[in-house]
Amino acid sequence: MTEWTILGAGALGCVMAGLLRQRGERVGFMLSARHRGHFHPSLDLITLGGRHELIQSRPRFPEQARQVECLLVFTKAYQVVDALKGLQELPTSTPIILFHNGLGVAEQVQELFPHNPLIAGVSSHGAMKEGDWLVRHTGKGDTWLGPMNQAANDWAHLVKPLAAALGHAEWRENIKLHQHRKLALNAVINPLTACHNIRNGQLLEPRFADVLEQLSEEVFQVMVNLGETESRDAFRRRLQQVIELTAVNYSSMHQDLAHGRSTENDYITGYILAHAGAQPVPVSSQLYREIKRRGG
Ligand SMILES: NC(=O)C1=CN([C@@H]2O[C@H](COP(=O)(O)OP(=O)(O)OC[C@H]3O[C@@H](n4cnc5c(N)ncnc54)[C@H](OP(=O)(O)O)[C@@H]3O)[C@@H](O)[C@H]2O)C=CC1
Ligand SMILES: CC(C)(CO)C(=O)C(=O)O
Repeated sequence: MTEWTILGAGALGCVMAGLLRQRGERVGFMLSARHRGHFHPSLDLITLGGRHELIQSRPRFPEQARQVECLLVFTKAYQVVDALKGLQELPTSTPIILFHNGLGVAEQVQELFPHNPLIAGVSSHGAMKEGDWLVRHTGKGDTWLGPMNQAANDWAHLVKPLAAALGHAEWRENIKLHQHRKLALNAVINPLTACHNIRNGQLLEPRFADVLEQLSEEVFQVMVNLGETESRDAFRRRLQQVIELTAVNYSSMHQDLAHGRSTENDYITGYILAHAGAQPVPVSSQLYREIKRRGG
């Protein structure tokens, strides 16, 4: 049985580790330097039903990279490259699966690890950190995996154990489509909620109707430029659905900005700006600058 090594023991990484362990999978964490020499408690996973489950996993540090069989990366987009730079001893046969929001990182990872199977993961599970090694699974979602290079094509079988643990996981040759669809949602919800300091559901208040309409159209047009075929109506329906489903949540960008952390702005709105071509994207540009101005 393959051991899953989780790089990024944050909210989503810990929930995924917990779900895998609950199905009897072997799981280890690749920890950052700040954990070195520290005793840490067992991971406490609060399930969707509110039960506390203690999860045992094996801690590892970068000098053990040679032993990693399959690497699941759950750091923020802006942390991925630095975190992976410490793992140069990773065997070239080890698949690397990237789960961050936003786009533009995989190309850099491909340069760092040109021979490793590189896989993109898109997941709509929800996770929240409630304390040190205490995480809550806040929403069950779908998970899609797909190849980012030729070597990854032999690894489609990974979705079987993932599906058993997560409730759903499917392999898609055209993973870009899922990445673009997730990015389009994030590029509307995240910067608007972060800049206006509101919960996702508040985007449906009449005062945000115009800006929501304009930003959705900008993002939709960039997706068209990128070759996506989803209709305007289908995109609007999907957006409305996610806003309603996550109405009481603060988006990840809102939370990052509110806590003075870096945000994934460069990989979400920045990606929209970088792929707008000649199409004007005034709302995205303004939100991008505003988030930068506030330190995100
Ligand atoms: N939370 C959610 O519900 C969802 C999140 N996502 C996406 O998943 C990604 C992760 O999100 P989330 O879990 O919320 O983020 P967190 O900030 O909670 O987790 C990221 C973790 O990465 C760790 N990390 C950073 N640098 C390194 C390093 N060099 N070596 C080892 N570990 C490192 C951090 O550990 P340390 O504290 O030790 O620095 C941190 O715990 C993001 O891209 C997010 O947008 C996608 C869907 C849902
Ligand atoms: C879908 C959404 C916007 C839910 O909040 C999200 O993925 C995020 O906050 O990053």
